[in-house]
Amino acid sequence: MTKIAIFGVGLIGGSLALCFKGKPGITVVGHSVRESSAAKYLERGVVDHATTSMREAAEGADFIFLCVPVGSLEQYVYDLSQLDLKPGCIITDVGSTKASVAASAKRVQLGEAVFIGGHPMAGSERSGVEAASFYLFENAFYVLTPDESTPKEAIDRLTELLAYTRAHIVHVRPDEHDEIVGAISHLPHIIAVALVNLVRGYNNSNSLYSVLAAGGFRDITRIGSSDPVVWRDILVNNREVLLKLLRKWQGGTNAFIEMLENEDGAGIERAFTQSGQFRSKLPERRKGMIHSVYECYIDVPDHPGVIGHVATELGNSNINLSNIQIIESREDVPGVLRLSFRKQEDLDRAVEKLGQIGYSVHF
Ligand SMILES: NC(=O)c1ccc[n+]([C@@H]2O[C@H](COP(=O)([O-])OP(=O)(O)OC[C@H]3O[C@@H](n4cnc5c(N)ncnc54)[C@H](O)[C@@H]3O)[C@@H](O)[C@H]2O)c1
Ligand SMILES: O=C(O)C(=O)C[C@]1(C(=O)O)C=C[C@@H](O)C=C1
Repeated sequence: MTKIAIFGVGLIGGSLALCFKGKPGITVVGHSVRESSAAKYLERGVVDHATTSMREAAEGADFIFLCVPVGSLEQYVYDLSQLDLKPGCIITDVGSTKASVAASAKRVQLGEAVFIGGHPMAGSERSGVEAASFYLFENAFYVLTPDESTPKEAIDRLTELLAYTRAHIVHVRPDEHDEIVGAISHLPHIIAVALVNLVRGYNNSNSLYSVLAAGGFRDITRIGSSDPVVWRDILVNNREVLLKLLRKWQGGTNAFIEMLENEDGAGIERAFTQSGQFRSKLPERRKGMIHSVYECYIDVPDHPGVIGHVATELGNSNINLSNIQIIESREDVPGVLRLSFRKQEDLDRAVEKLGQIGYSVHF
C-alpha cells in the first residue's frame, strides 16, 4: 500500500486527496489539528482515514503533502523532522511561496526522507474542504522546486504520483518562482482587494456603487474574496518581492495620471492595445493561470426560461455543464450567460450545439 498523508485538507489538500483516493494501492490519510475537521474529512469521503495525531498521519507515509497556510509550513517541516519517517518518504508542500519553505527544509535533518517544494498553479477564491474538487488541477501547471541535491528517483516518484492530478509539471527555482508568482498572482490579489475596499468606502455613503457594479468590477475582483489568513501569510512571506512590485505598480498608475492630465488619448489607446495583445497570447483555455475552467459566453434574450432552455439542450446532448451564470442582465437588453465546463471536449461540443440552435457564442 502507498500511504499518502495530507496535512490541512482544505481547498488544495482536499482536491489532492480527491485525485489520489480510490486509486490502486493508495490510501489517503488526512490530518487536522481539530477533531471536528478530521471528522468532516471522513464524512465528506475525501480521505480514507483522518486523525489529529501528526505522528499517526506521518509514520509509515510514502508521501506527505503539507497543505496548510504558508506561515505554518516551517513549523510543520520542523515537527516532521522530529519524527521517525519512513526511509525514502517524500515530503512536499503546496504553498504559494517557495523560497522560505525550501530554506526551512535545508535547515533541518530529515534523515532518509526527501523534501521537494511544490505549488499547483490552480485555485479559487473559495476555501475549505467544501470547495475541494477532483478537477481543480486538470491541465494546470504544477511547479516543483527540486535542486541539484534532490535525488532524481524522488523527483520521478513524486511526478508519477502527481499524474493523478492531470496537471503539467514544471521545475522552477524557488526564488524565481516567488518573483514570477508575485507578479501574476500575489500582486493581482492585492489590487483586487484594494479596489474592492476603495469602492466599499464609496458605497458606505452611496449604495448605488454596489447596485451598479457589473461585469468589469466582478471580473477583476473575484479574487478579492479569497481567504484572509491564507493570503495574509502569502503576502507577508513574499513581502520583499511585493514591495518591489507595488513600487513598480505605482509607476503604472502614475503613468495613467499623467496621460489623463495631458489628455493623452494616443497613450491610453497604446496601453490598451499592448495589454490586449499580450493577454490574447496567454493560454486562454488552459485551466490554471488564467481560467480555472473551460468557458464560453452566449448572448441571450432577457426573458424567463432561457437558462432552463440552454441547460436542457446541453443535457439532452449529454454535455456536462459545470456552471451557468448570468453576467449581464438588463431589461430589454440582451444579457450574457457564462457557461463553464470541466473538459475541453464538453466546451467544444457545447459551442457546436449552441451554434446549431441559434445562439451567438463567444469567448
Ligand atoms: N487558494 C488557492 O488558490 C491556492 C492555490 C495554490 C496553493 N495554495 C496554497 O495552498 C495552501 C492551502 O491553501 P488553501 O487555499 O487550501 O486553504 P484552505 O483554508 O482551504 O485550507 C487550509 C487548511 O489548513 C488548515 N489550517 C489552517 N490554518 C492552520 C494552521 N495554522 N495550522 C494547521 N492547519 C491549519 C485548515 O484547517 C485547512 O484544512 C496554502 O499554503 C496556499 O498558499 C492556495
Ligand atoms: O483562481 C484563483 O482564484 C486563484 O487565486 C488561483 C491562484 C492564482 O492567483 O492564480 C492563487 C494562488 C495560487 O497559489 C495559485 C493560483
